Amino acid sequence: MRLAVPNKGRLHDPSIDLLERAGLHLEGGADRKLYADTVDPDVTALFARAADIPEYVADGAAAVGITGLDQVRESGHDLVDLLDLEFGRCRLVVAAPEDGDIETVADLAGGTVATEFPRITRDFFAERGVDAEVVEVTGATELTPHVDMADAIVDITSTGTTLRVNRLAEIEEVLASSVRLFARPDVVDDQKVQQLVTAFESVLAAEDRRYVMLNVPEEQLDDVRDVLPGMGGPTVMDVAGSDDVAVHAVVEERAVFGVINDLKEMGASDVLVTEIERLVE
Ligand SMILES: Nc1ncnc2c1ncn2[C@@H]1O[C@H](COP(=O)(O)OP(=O)(O)OP(=O)(O)O)[C@@H](O)[C@H]1O
Ligand SMILES: O=P(O)(O)OC[C@H]1O[C@H](OP(=O)(O)OP(=O)(O)O)[C@H](O)[C@@H]1O
Ligand SMILES: [Mg+2]
Repeated sequence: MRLAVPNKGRLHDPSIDLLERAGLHLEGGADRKLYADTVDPDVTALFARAADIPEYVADGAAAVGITGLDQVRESGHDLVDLLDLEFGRCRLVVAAPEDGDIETVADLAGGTVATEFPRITRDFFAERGVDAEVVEVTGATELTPHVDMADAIVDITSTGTTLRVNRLAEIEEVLASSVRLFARPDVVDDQKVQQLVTAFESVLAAEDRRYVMLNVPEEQLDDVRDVLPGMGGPTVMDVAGSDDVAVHAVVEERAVFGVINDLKEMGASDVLVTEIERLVE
């Protein structure tokens, strides 16, 4: 099975990092290559531009692909969104000069909108019943309202810095995007595709959890169980030659601070908190 992966740009490194953490190590690295084998003889990574990945998947060059939702929507291909990989978060927005007359989408009737996303933009204005001309550009979209090429733009924003620097104000959100694992509808139930989903899910599930280990007097165990509900409860083991027991549990990262304080009050000692690489639920 071929998995299409962004070959460069901002989505490349986090995608490779995810493959590595999922245990799908690339053989011989990912630099400047078209293909790379993985530790799974049935999975090959194919490197392509983020914008081309929907086409590669739809055409059958790859069964599944990693790219932004914005790219899939813009391609118009009917792909199945299997899993939100939780990076590349951004928003496509309509924006216009801060000090101009365009304050709502309706103000763009009869106007011009520049974008790298003509399909999404046309669909958006059509749905609103606003007749605006869409001009396709391939970069530096933010410049176009300042050189009378367009009245507004539809472009990606994340921190908002680029819009601000170019004195543009957001008018409305068109699409919230993040990077997803996409598949052609006919391969969704394939065992290998499902294994890939499980592997990526295990990385995401591990990211916001910690493994907590501690020793505590046995008579405190009921109280400890109350603060460590964990996944199916903590694991409890005897500690040789001691009245203490060892307790291991998986805890939500944002709860760790509070849990440790509670455990200390219950007489816990030797508390260890470690990251988890993968967690298959
Ligand atoms: N500022 C951003 N923050 C988060 N995600 C972004 C941002 N800009 C783009 N993305 C996501 O990354 C995808 C790829 O972006 P883009 O096509 O601009 O490639 P790039 O990585 O910037 O490389 P290049 O523009 O040099 O080809 C976008 O489709 C979008 O999903
Ligand atoms: O809200 P911000 O955090 O400023 O991010 C938004 C900018 O990020 C992307 O550009 P990128 O950095 O990928 O440069 P590019 O135009 O060369 O693709 C996008 O095209 C915006 O211009
Ligand atoms: Mg870019």
